[in-house]
Amino acid sequence: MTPNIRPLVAGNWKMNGLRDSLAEIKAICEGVEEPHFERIDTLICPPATLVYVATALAENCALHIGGQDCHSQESGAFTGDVSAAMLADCLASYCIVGHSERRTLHGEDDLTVRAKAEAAIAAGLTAIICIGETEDERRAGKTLDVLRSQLSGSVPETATAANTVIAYEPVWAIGTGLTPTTEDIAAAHAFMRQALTMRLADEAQAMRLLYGGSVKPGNAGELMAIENVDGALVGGASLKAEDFLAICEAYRALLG
Ligand SMILES: O=C[C@H](O)COP(=O)(O)O
Repeated sequence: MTPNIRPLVAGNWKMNGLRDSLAEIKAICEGVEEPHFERIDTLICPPATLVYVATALAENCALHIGGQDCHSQESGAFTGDVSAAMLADCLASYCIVGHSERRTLHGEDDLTVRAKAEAAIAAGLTAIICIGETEDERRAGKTLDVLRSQLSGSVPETATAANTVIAYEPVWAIGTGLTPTTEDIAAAHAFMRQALTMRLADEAQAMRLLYGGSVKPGNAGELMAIENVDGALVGGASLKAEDFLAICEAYRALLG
């Protein structure tokens, strides 16, 4: 964690969740209302089909709701896509862009991710820009080169600490139960802070840098304690309120 940066625990439901999953949103809302969570921001990004009803459910609680992706244009002939303006219209407050599953399965490059981040920011959302190396890149010792290149290509000039969050997600750690060593995460996050500072100066000092990839209730405390790790982007363990709240609790315990 970084002193004076408010942590964010974010859940990415990916393509999971039907209407009955709204019970989990309700339970998370009730959980995060506990006064001891007031020093942590919490967010769930459900599938687009649930965003509108989820924001209605979360209207009177501290839980934020976000999208998992957005198009770079505000509207138009883009069948199947959802714009940042539409997410904002549904009262979402965040949008993930550049998740490795979008980069890999939908061929999104840094330019596309940057355009999506710009669109999210322009719509008044906070963009969560995902970056991270593949297993091959890690083995080749290229992790920091990949992070440098993805940060430089994906983060727009308009990024500020208020409108942008960076999520470091090693691709090989996603959904595998594997995580980098604490030393490797610390090195990656220190590198990101430094690289962002060269471009964004003071804004980078206050920007939240999340770690994502096999975060669970059992390892959340250890991960959050790492310098420059200002929260988590959680996949599988965010689907159940009990697990998500246990991760929030691990983080809260560190804050005292
Ligand atoms: O966006 C979330 C990440 O892809 C992490 O997923 P995971 O927690 O299931 O490994």
